[in-house]
Amino acid sequence: MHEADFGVAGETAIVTGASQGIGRSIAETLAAGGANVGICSREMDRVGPVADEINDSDVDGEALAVECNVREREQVEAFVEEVVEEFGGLDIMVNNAGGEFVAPFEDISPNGFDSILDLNVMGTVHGMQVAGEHMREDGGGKIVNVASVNGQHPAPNESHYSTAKAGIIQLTETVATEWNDDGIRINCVAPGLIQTPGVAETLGIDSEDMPPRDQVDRRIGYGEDIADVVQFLVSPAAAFMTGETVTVKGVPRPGNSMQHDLGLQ
Ligand SMILES: CCCCCCCCCCC/C=C/C(=O)SCCNC(=O)CCNC(=O)[C@H](O)C(C)(C)COP(=O)(O)OP(=O)(O)OC[C@H]1O[C@@H](n2cnc3c(N)ncnc32)[C@H](O)[C@@H]1OP(=O)(O)O
Ligand SMILES: NC(=O)C1=CN([C@@H]2O[C@H](COP(=O)(O)OP(=O)(O)OC[C@H]3O[C@@H](n4cnc5c(N)ncnc54)[C@H](OP(=O)(O)O)[C@@H]3O)[C@@H](O)[C@H]2O)C=CC1
Repeated sequence: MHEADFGVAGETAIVTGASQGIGRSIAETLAAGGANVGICSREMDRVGPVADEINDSDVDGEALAVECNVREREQVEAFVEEVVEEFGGLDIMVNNAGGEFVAPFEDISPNGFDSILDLNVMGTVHGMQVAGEHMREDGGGKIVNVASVNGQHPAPNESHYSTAKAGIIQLTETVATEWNDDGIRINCVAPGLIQTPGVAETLGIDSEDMPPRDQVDRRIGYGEDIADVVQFLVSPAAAFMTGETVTVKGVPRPGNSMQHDLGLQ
C-alpha cells in the first residue's frame, strides 16, 4: 500500500526573509517537520528572536539566524556558507524575501523600478546560484521560489512588482530545465493575498477577524497556507515535479475582482 511522504525530517533548509510573514511561517513549519533551518533578514534584531523561538520550542528542527540582505551577493554567499557549516549541508532553499511599493507606472522612477527588480529577481538569482553550487556538489536538492499571483495576472499600480514576479516564474521554469541532471528540483509558489505585516504596511490590509483555514472561499490567506505547499514541494511526495508554479489563492475570481473587493482598484 502506498503512503504519501511529505517528510523533511533531518534535512537542512534555508528560508530568506523569515523575520515575519510568509517566510517566518515557512521556517516554523519546516522546523516543526524536523528540518534544521537557516533563516535571514536584513536585521539580526528581527530575525534572531524567530530562531530563538524555534530553538526554545519542542520542535525537532533547530534554527540558525543570520543577518543577510539578499540584494548583496557576498552576504548571500556568507549566509549559505554559515548554514552549511553549522548543519553540515544544504538540501532545501526557499527564496522568499521580496517586497514592493504600490504606485502608478508613470510615478515609478528608474531607481524605484530597479529596486523592486533587484530585491525580487536578483535576490532570487543570488539565492539560487549560491545554493545551487552547494547542491550540485552534494548530488542534488530542492529550491522553491516565492512569486505572486501578480506575476500571473495584471493588476494596476503593480507594474514593477508584477514584472519581477513574472520573471521569477520564468527563472524557475528555465533553470529547472538546466539543473535536472544535477538532481535539483526547482518549483515556485504564487500566493494570492496573505495576511502578513508587509501587507498591513504596504496595502493597509490588516484583518483582525480571519476566517477559518478550512474555508476555501476567503479573500485572504494565512502564511501557513503557503508554508504547507512549500513543504509539499520540497518533500518526496513532489519528486516528479520541477519547473512548476503552484498558485495558492482560494477560489478563482474572474479578472481582478479580488483586488476590486479589497478596494485596491
Ligand atoms: C487575479 C489577481 C488577483 C490579485 C489579488 C491579490 C493581490 C495580492 C497583492 C499582494 C501584494 C503583496 C505584495 C508583497 O510583496 S507583500 C510584502 C510587502 N512588504 C514590503 O514590500 C515591505 C515594504 N516596502 C519596502 O520596504 C520598500 O518599498 C522596498 C524594500 C520594497 C524598497 O526598498 P529600497 O530600500 O530599495 O527603497 P528606497 O526607499 O531606497 O527607494 C528606492 C527607490 O524607490 C522609490 N520609491 C520607494 N517607495 C516608493 C513609492 N511608494 N512610490 C514611488 N516610488 C517609491 C524611491 O523614491 C527610490 O527612487 P528614487 O531614488 O528615484 O527616489
Ligand atoms: N503577503 C502577500 O499577500 C503576498 C506576498 N508575496 C510574496 O511573499 C514574500 C513574503 O511576503 P510577506 O511575508 O507578505 O512580506 P513581509 O513584508 O511581511 O516580510 C518580508 C520579509 O522579507 C525580509 N526582507 C525584506 N527585504 C529583504 C532583503 N533585502 N534581504 C533579506 N530579507 C529581506 C523582511 O525582513 P526584514 O525587514 O527584517 O529585513 C521580512 O522578514 C515576498 O516575496 C512577497 O512578494 C506574494 C504574494 C502575496
